[in-house]
Amino acid sequence: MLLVVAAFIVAFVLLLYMISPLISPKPLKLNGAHVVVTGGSSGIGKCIAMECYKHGAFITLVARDEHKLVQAKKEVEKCAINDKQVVLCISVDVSKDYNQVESVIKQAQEKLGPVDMLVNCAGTSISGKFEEVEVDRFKKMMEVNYLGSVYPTRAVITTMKERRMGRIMFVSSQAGLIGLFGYTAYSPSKFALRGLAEALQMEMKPYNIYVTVAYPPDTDTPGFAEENKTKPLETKLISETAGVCQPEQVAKVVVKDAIVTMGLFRTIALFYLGSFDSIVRRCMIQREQSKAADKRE
Ligand SMILES: NC(=O)C1=CN([C@@H]2O[C@H](COP(=O)(O)OP(=O)(O)OC[C@H]3O[C@@H](n4cnc5c(N)ncnc54)[C@H](OP(=O)(O)O)[C@@H]3O)[C@@H](O)[C@H]2O)C=CC1
Ligand SMILES: CCCCCCCCCCCCCCCC(=O)[C@@H](N)CO
Repeated sequence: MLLVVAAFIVAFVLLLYMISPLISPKPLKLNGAHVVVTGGSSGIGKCIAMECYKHGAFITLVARDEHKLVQAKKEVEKCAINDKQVVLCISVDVSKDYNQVESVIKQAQEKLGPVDMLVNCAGTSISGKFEEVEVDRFKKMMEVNYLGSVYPTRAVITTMKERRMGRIMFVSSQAGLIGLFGYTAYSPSKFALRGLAEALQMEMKPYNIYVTVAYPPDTDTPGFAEENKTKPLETKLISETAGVCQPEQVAKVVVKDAIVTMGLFRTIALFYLGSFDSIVRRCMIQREQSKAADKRE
């Protein structure tokens, strides 16, 4: 009996997998696309920018430190595949003032055209025992990792909706899937991104905008080295069971997921969220019809 059920589940999953290309969106062509990468001056973000540049994209790097931005720009430029490509640097704190973020995104769009893909990678981590982490760090984590992803997304979404195309990417963490010793301040800010991404995806699907979330493991970056300075032994031992990745490797997977694959889990979600999506679509069509009718009157 159990075997029959198992076989049925396997067959179902295989079927979903086979038809997933039919119901996935068309892959995004990075050649000539404008990609904004927050946190693009270091670590994973810089590698994502380089990966996109290798596919012919135009890049806007967003971070605070101008010196690091200029250095990163040089590295990204080395990955060019044609002489038309441009790397633009913008220095701004993504977590402080929404109006400021909106205005720099506008500047970037004026220079390099509408944003085709936004990569929210700016972030920072802290590890430590709950009662030893300074209280204001809890707020800081939510500001940088969560609001620092909300603001750039808000700033690009209107144009994406108008153009009926776009990709939004959030960089969460394995610590955004499960809460681990030492991450009481960091994990919640990464869990929050998942809630944001899922709700946003349901709103954006009728506009042909796709949202992805990456959950990388420990990755060898300047940010990781910084975090290790205060990491409790327990956190170190737990993390070691999963190992450390290279940022280039993480960047490849993350970019591929955002532009091509919608993944098996996405396919399953497409089914079980299908009825919600059809409500959203119906409302959108109705709203547009009544808008058109108002105009005619
Ligand atoms: N490395 C790892 O082990 C893992 C990292 N991640 C996540 O990946 C992302 C990148 O991490 P990683 O590459 O290690 O980090 P790095 O510290 O190496 O790089 C962080 C980048 O974000 C920018 N940044 C930080 N705060 C702000 C801010 N307030 N406004 C604008 N830019 C900001 C930094 O530039 P500047 O300081 O000049 O502003 C820098 O470009 C983070 O969100 C992190 O949580 C997820 C899983 C594992
Ligand atoms: C389906 C559920 C999968 C869960 C796997 C659990 C593996 C345990 C090890 C986790 C290592 C900690 C990662 C944190 C990385 C991070 O975000 C910081 N390094 C940032 O600097």
